[in-house]
Amino acid sequence: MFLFCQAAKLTPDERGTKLSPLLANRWSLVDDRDAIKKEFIFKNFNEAFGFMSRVALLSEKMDHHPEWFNVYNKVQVTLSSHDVDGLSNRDIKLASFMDTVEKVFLE
Ligand SMILES: C[C@H](O)[C@H](O)[C@H]1CNC2=NC(N)=NC(=O)C2=N1
Repeated sequence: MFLFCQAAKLTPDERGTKLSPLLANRWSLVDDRDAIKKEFIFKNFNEAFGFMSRVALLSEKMDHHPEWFNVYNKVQVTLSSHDVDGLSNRDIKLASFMDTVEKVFLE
């Protein structure tokens, strides 16, 4: 069974070391499930879609996909790993990448 899992759920230790920096950068825990969310605001639709395009390329490489909602300059993102029914290292990696890409557009 574990052969099919790409990664395990984050341990309590990992939540302290890897999740905390994200929570300090506008990510927050979702109320009713083990997931994180963040709202990104850009200057316009072009920048929002540019952000989504860059994230989409990594998502495909990782085979790990965000749940997201876009209207004009706003992108609301939720991350979790469906195969482990919660947060894994893949969510940490994707969230960190989103924060890096966000900075490019905020410059
Ligand atoms: C079959 C396919 O590999 C899986 O459904 C992948 C695709 N993208 C995914 N995305 C996310 N967020 N969680 C997953 O568990 C996941 N699994």
